[in-house]
Amino acid sequence: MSFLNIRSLSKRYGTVTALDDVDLSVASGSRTAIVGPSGSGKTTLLRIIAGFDTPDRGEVVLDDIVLADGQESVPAHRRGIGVVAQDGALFPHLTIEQNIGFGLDRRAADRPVRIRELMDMVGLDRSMLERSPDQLSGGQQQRVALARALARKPRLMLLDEPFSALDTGLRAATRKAVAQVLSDAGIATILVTHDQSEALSFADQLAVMRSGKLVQVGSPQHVYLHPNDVLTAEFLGEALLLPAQLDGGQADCAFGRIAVNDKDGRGPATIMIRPEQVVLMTSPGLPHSSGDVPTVEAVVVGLDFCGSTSELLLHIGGDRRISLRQPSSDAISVGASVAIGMRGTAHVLKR
Ligand SMILES: Nc1ncnc2c1ncn2[C@@H]1O[C@H](COP(=O)(O)OP(=O)(O)OP(=O)(O)O)[C@@H](O)[C@H]1O
Repeated sequence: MSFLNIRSLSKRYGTVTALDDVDLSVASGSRTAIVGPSGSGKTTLLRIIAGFDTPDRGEVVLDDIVLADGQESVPAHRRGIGVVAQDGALFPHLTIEQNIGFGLDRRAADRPVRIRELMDMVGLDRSMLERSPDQLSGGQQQRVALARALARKPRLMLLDEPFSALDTGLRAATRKAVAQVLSDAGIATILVTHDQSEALSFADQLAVMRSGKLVQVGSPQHVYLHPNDVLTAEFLGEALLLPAQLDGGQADCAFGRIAVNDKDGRGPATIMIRPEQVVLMTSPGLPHSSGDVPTVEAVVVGLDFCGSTSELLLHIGGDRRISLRQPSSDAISVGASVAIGMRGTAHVLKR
């Protein structure tokens, strides 16, 4: 049973359609990540759920209560929804204690205890209570913002790019800590992010937006391996897109005859292989199979070294060339003969 239901949500700003008939369901206690290019409508969707903006059409229903239906709208502060924004939006003139306690009843006897519990919950040292936000690191400030949002015991948490100002190491650590806190508290969460790997690792439901529409919703694994279209395939990570001839569960392509996930399709199609499915061998003698993986011969005709990985351009015969990212190796240089094969099943993109 869904906890949050968004139905046929639409929003225009002048001539711009920010949301176009969006449907989304979020299960109780689950984590949804919304990804999409800049301007695709992610923040607009979050703002309407939070109650900072109203939809032109459609409805937002939380726990069977209609929060917005195009005419009526429950004010943001009465929705029981927590929001953590990109910059944390802490009050600079208040201490950490005052920031976290902002939403708590000032007369409540257990206020100081509650603030300290929230500090513990998000992994902040209590010695920081009297500091001001500018005396904390970016990651610590985001934890304060989370503690402040948690203080009101929200039913739903909205995270709008809350980690984007943090550097890579801190970003991953803060994301994991935040995910753990929210999951322990059983709070359903929606994260908006530009970072595909962040979305894939954070969420149990991934929603891809483009031009105001939700173009695909599913588990991160499913959407990553079975994207509906080329744009989603490329948006979520490196994708090898190849022309192929389908033949009932098999396909003839640059990799030879391989298994595909379309049992019935026949004729020309575009298939997608993720680079991690590719097996590349550099050993002389070129075996024509590696274990169960059939291989074809290729010559490296281009190489762009990028550190741990390299972008290879391979010539496979005739005029066929593919470009492929692989772990960097001393054994691979321009002119080298290699053999390539594919593990698993290639995904047939919808026509
Ligand atoms: N208040 C506004 N007035 C006019 N146009 C707006 C307003 N808010 C958003 N838009 C437009 O609506 C579209 C969707 O914007 P939105 O901020 O939701 O996208 P986004 O996916 O969150 O983008 P980003 O990833 O860059 O933050 C954009 O074309 C944007 O310019």
